[in-house]
Amino acid sequence: MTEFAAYQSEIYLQGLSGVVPPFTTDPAGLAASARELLGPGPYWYVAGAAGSGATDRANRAAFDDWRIVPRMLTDATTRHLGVTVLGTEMPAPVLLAPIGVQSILHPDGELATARAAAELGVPFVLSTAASHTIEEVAEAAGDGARWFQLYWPDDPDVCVSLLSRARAAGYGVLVVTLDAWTLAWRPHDLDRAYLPFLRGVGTAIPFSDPAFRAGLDRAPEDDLPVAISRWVRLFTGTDRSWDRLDFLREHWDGPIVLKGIQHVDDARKAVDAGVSGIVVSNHGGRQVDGAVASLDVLPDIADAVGDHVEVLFDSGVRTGADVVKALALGAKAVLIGRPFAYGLAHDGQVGVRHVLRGLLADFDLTLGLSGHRSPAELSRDALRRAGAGGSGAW
Ligand SMILES: Cc1cc2nc3c(=O)[nH]c(=O)nc-3n(C[C@H](O)[C@H](O)[C@H](O)COP(=O)(O)O)c2cc1C
Ligand SMILES: O=C(O)C(=O)c1ccccc1
Repeated sequence: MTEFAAYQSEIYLQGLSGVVPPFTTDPAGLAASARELLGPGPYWYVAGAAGSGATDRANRAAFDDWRIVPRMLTDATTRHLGVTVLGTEMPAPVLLAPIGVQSILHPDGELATARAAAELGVPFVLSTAASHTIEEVAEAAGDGARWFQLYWPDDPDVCVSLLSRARAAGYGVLVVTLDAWTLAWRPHDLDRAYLPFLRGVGTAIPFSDPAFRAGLDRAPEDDLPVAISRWVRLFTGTDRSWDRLDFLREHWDGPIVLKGIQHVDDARKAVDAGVSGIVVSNHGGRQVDGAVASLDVLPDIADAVGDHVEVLFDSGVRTGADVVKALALGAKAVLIGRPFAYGLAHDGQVGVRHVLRGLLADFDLTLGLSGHRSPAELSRDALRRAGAGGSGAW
């Protein structure tokens, strides 16, 4: 038995003394009980998607389109889940995705998430739209691995300042999100006129930034509307193009990952631009309604870029089987979004930890029971299309 699978026996053994898990281990039940706990504004902000929700549904349907074909007697009782991605060692091929404004889910917000991630050794990605500053979250994370996600601001001084703060605070990898330079049409939020950062929530990072503050006549605390509108202007600005990636490279001496890649040609452009990694992602279906499922574009993108960049994946990962499928289709590691946000809503650090341990245990067991000893052993041979005849890969 490996480390993560032990959570299963821990739960059953505790049951003998009447102790049950803090909340459900079922992914659908998790969202449902988060809905009970959170008001409609925060719940739908997390659960909601762009437009009709077609992309969000497609993300899930794409996982259902693949089936794992288990192999027997492969000596998979002992497994090693660890991988190293861009210099970051992780105990399993899983990271926590950048999720903004976490204080709408729990008062400790990103501090709780960073602590839970550090307890398990799982890297987390801090959003530019966090509710706590870069430095506060780094302190909460201690020795835990951390990456910084950049919403690329349309002001070079602010951009450089954010990058240097993140580097100084020990964030090892820069994740530049490309698919959310403005927010999509999101009916659930529009119907409630719910947008936290227009109330100043999720602005801790720019508002604590000396370069951002230097561009204001009055401090954000003294004139919130002006500070917010300046941040919205920078956030939705135009200073971004494939050519401008050079600028980020000049000011960030670690690996750079581009998040939100969905087209094979963009993946090739990322290679040409000299970045170190990509996240194949459609932002959890929150941006382009009717977009292709993230999993459906993964195999072609992985083939196109080969070993030139690390390929990460997110959007729709809910179970251990989903992690197996994404890795088999070419991802080196996956990012988890909404599930850990629901864990945070349930019980802060304890809640994130429970969700993560559950997902990792499920992955560990599914990997082993399907006949694999490590993520590296997964290939497309492990899968076949639902409904396809025979036992061949495709
Ligand atoms: C509430 C919420 C806030 C998010 N905020 C950010 C963000 O600030 N930066 C970012 O790059 N992605 C953000 N994302 C997208 C996630 O990083 C990730 O791509 C997505 O949640 C993955 O899909 P999943 O939720 O289906 O796992 C957010 C997602 C959610 C649900
Ligand atoms: O809601 C999102 O998907 C997101 O990326 C975001 C953007 C700005 C602030 C908070 C979250």
